[in-house]
Amino acid sequence: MVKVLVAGFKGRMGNTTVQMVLEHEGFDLVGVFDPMASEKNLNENPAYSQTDVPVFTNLANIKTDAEVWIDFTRPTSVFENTKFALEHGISPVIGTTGMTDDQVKELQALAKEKQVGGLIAPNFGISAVLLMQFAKQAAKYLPDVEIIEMHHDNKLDAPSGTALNTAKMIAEVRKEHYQGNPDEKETLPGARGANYEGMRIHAVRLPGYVAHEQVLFGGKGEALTIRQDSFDRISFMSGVAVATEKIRNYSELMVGLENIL
Ligand SMILES: NC(=O)c1ccc[n+]([C@@H]2O[C@H](COP(=O)([O-])OP(=O)(O)OC[C@H]3O[C@@H](n4cnc5c(N)ncnc54)[C@H](O)[C@@H]3O)[C@@H](O)[C@H]2O)c1
Ligand SMILES: O=C(O)C1=N[C@H](C(=O)O)CCC1
Repeated sequence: MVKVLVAGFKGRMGNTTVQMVLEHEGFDLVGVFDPMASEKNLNENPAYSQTDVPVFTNLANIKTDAEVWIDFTRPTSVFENTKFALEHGISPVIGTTGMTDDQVKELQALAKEKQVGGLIAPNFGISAVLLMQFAKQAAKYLPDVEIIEMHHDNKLDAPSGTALNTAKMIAEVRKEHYQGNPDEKETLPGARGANYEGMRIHAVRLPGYVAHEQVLFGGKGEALTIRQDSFDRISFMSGVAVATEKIRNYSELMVGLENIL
């Protein structure tokens, strides 16, 4: 049994993850963490009345024998949480988006020093992992590309981790270049979206949406659109489960679910 702690358990993803961990026969939920919690044990929640799991509300007070730390928290807390996990020999499985490249590099160095395996996955959905792979492949032949990501209107970071990661993967095979008319002027600032090495990224926030992305490629007289949709947060759970099962077999901190599939 893999002993698991879920950080951010009061949130949308954390709550879905707790259910997945409890239902999974190979996982043992040994702790949950969220500063917003008022209960001391998960069994105080009527939905989990038979489940004896300690609730932590402060990072400094966490005492646990967890082997895997699943994190769906906030862009402002994920770095400290991941550092805590690595320093305590707990393998982090990180879904929280919004870390800077420098933060990721620092955590990768720490994981190497401690010889602890971990994964940061901007998206645990297989449709999104495939979209990123296909987009990288397509960009070799169609280098003019724009990304549109669409999410629910409670999302804190923009662009989404998935959109930024898509752009980074495309940038590995595409020479940086300007797209659009060199004389174009934004008559409304921001109209052309964010700019990653010449690729434009547009972030849509609307109620009713969960997580969706389109990558649009344009060529002479033709176009290609690749799209993925997560209609439900259950779409991320098989990826989280695979990472939780496998991550202790590694001794480095990787970025992208594809590294362990
Ligand atoms: N990688 C993926 O596949 C994937 C999928 C969905 C969401 N996400 C990301 O997961 C994160 C959470 O999304 P959400 O919709 O569940 O958000 P949410 O706001 O519903 O939940 C976040 C929870 O984290 C808690 N929290 C805040 N600070 C904390 C801390 N220091 N330690 C522990 N918990 C803390 C909050 O109280 C809240 O309950 C976001 O960054 C989102 O982009 C990633
Ligand atoms: O709901 C969110 O927030 C999501 N965030 C991730 C991102 O930023 O890419 C993945 C999809 C859901």
